[in-house]
Amino acid sequence: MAIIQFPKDMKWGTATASYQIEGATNEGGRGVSIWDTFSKTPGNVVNGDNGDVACDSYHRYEEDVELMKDLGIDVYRFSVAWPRIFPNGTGEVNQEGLDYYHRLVDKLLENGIEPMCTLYHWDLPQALQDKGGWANRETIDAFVDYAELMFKEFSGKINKWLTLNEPWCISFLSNYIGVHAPGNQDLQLATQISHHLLVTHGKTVQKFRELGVGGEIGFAPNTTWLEPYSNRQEDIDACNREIGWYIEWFMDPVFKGSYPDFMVEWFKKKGVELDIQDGDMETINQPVDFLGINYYTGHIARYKENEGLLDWEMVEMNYDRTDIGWPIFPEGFYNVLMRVKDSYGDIPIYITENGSCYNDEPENGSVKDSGRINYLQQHLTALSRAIASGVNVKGYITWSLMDNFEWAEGYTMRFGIVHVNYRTLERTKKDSFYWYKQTIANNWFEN
Ligand SMILES: CCOCCOc1ccc(-c2cn(C[C@@H]3NC[C@@H](O)[C@H]3O)nn2)cc1
Repeated sequence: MAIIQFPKDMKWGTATASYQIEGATNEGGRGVSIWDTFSKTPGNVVNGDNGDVACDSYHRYEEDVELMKDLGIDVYRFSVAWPRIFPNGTGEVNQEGLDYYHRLVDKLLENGIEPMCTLYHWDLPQALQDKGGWANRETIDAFVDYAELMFKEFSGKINKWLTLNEPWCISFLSNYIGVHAPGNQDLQLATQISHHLLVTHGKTVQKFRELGVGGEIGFAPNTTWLEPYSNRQEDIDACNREIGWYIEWFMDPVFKGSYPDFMVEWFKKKGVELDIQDGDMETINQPVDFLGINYYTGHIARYKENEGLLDWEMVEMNYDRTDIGWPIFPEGFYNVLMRVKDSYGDIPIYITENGSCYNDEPENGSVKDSGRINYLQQHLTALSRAIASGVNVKGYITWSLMDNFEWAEGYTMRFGIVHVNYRTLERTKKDSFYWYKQTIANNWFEN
């Protein structure tokens, strides 16, 4: 057994997102989002699930903050539903929407919990999608106007901001693979959207600096790791293409001011022509105060000609998998963090999402989710190794506080350390809640 110890100033937290937990989609003046539309289109979400009720956190946020208080977290990462603030994406501001987030933030602050606000976690106002959504450059300025309002409105209350959650999911998963809203399957469209998202991020950071409202700002790319099946260069290159698609495609423009050449060339071979306007790359390349890293899983992979977009295939190595089928691959977490450190230097990092899907149900009032505890132990051990290797990690925020709407999987996949009964909305602390609470209190755990 070993004691895994964390730095004395380590911050611990939990994460959620508006569409996944709030419910009340027709209340408080909220406008329609693309996930309302997508989830209510037959075939898009398992069991036809949608976010109309979800965890009902719009009404139960005080109970949720009590759970966080009991947990002893330092920071709570949540997202704001843009359609609650601008029901039509632009124009008239919905005061009821602002009021809801003031209630939530005030409750957090009263309980000594720091709010970390994600401005965009996928619930684009449908009215903007009707005008092209992220494919339309006008959406960039609409977002900056929304962000400006939020910066001014919550100045002094919120001091940690994230512009975008998982731009790879917003662009490629949602517009090329097509399993998330709005469900396009067009590589050119998706790649151009990824560029518009990066310009959006840069313009928002510029606005944040210009306003001088105080606090810090970053963004939260999702990451993955592919370990080459052999030391053949073709296997190494194939793995680097997939990693590059998640990491370098989004982090190089922000930290280096240019796209990775090897990915630009690959996309060009696939017929993609990016429309980059004068000044775009300089706009994207704004210094950020911290980087969010989301990590869940990785694979062993090898080159396979004409396989998928990037010519690789997964090699089945009989890894244990979580209930959503993702391999448990903590070494990938370490490797991602070392890759980021080696590529981008000493940028302060918050792990803004890391967690696992286990669908254990309550029995006699408790939920024995030993799989989730094991996942947390393995990944926090990998995180501790990365910190010992010099990665500048400031905090760890687990996904998720509670079971919630897991996008195309609906309510069938549970990522929470708190169980939610979707019929009664009763919350039940899982064994992992108590394990995480003790780890936070100690700032160490025994592996
Ligand atoms: C047919 C091919 O299908 C490919 C599916 O490909 C993916 C990739 C990645 C994901 C994914 C889901 N999550 C968890 C969320 N992160 C943000 C938060 O809202 C969590 O709910 N992270 N990545 C899903 C699907």
